Amino acid sequence: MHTAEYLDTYPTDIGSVLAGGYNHPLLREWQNERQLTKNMLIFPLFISDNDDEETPIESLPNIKRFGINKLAAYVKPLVQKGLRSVILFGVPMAEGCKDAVGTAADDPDGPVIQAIKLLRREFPDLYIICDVCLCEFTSHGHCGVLYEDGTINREQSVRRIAAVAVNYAKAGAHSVAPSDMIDGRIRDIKLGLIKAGLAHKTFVMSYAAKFSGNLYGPFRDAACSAPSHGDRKCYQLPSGGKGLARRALKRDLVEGADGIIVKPSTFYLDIMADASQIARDVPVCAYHVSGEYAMLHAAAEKGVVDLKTIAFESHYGFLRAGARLIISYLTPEFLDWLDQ
Ligand SMILES: NCC(=O)CCC(=O)O
Ligand SMILES: [Zn+2]
Ligand SMILES: [Zn+2]
Repeated sequence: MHTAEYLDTYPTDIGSVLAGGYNHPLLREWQNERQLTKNMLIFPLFISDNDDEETPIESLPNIKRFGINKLAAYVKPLVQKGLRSVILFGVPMAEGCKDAVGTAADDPDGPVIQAIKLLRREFPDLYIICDVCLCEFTSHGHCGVLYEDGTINREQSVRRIAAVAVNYAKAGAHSVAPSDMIDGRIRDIKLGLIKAGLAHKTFVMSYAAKFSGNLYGPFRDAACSAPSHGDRKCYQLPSGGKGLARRALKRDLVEGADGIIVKPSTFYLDIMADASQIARDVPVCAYHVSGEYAMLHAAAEKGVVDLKTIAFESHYGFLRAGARLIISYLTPEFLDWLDQ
């Protein structure tokens, strides 16, 4: 058949056959607007003040809590496989070390400061992010300093949170990531870093859109940080709060955030897409949180999904939605999978 006759038979359907665009494995990779790569993965590490600890966390499969003496041996093979960045969470376990203002958070002998120094020394190329929050370190388990009636004292909270962030940066953290969601902390942290002469070498990664919900349970087991009373609904966003998320993103950018985290991830892809527009000049990071990770594992154990396939599918969702970085408990697996 001549070309012209062919066109006569199918005058309008020339664009109807798409399969030629992805019938080969290489073509399927070409279809990714953004490729999942090792350099975009950030791995959470739980560091306890029990120096010799290495404890599996029951609700977080394959994830352990480490004491400072066990950390390097665990991290070394990951770095050898291409791990580029970690985010640290301190877990104070010692009796009586928690108080109303979270003094243990930036104790020079505490787990976070010790871990920053050790990781900087042992792995000079590893990029160290510190989650900054008080909830793991306060006796009441809330993310800030409280008034007597149990509500958040904003001024005192952000002052304390900024002091902790500056102390992490002084100890050598490359980046601080405040996860408290209390108004105004990005501004105070930036000012604190400027005063300390550290602003030019510290990346402020704001958990700008952090939603309150049911997906943080395993993390609270890992970090022993469940609030002793009440919940976090007065500072974390309500799950329907799309407008609030957009306002929080804009606010944190104005206050000087260098990067933005959307958390959780799977159920908040619209927020991630919004963030990649509103915060288009800074990297947007998806946090695939503990509950999401645990659900994938549970489904894989039941044979409902294949872990590797669902892991790629979920993380490609974040990239499609506009994320450039992903905090993921699946990082060790990805370091292997991305080599295959
Ligand atoms: N700032 C970290 C959390 O609050 C929870 C993360 C998780 O559930 O993995
Ligand atoms: Zn917190
Ligand atoms: Zn937190």
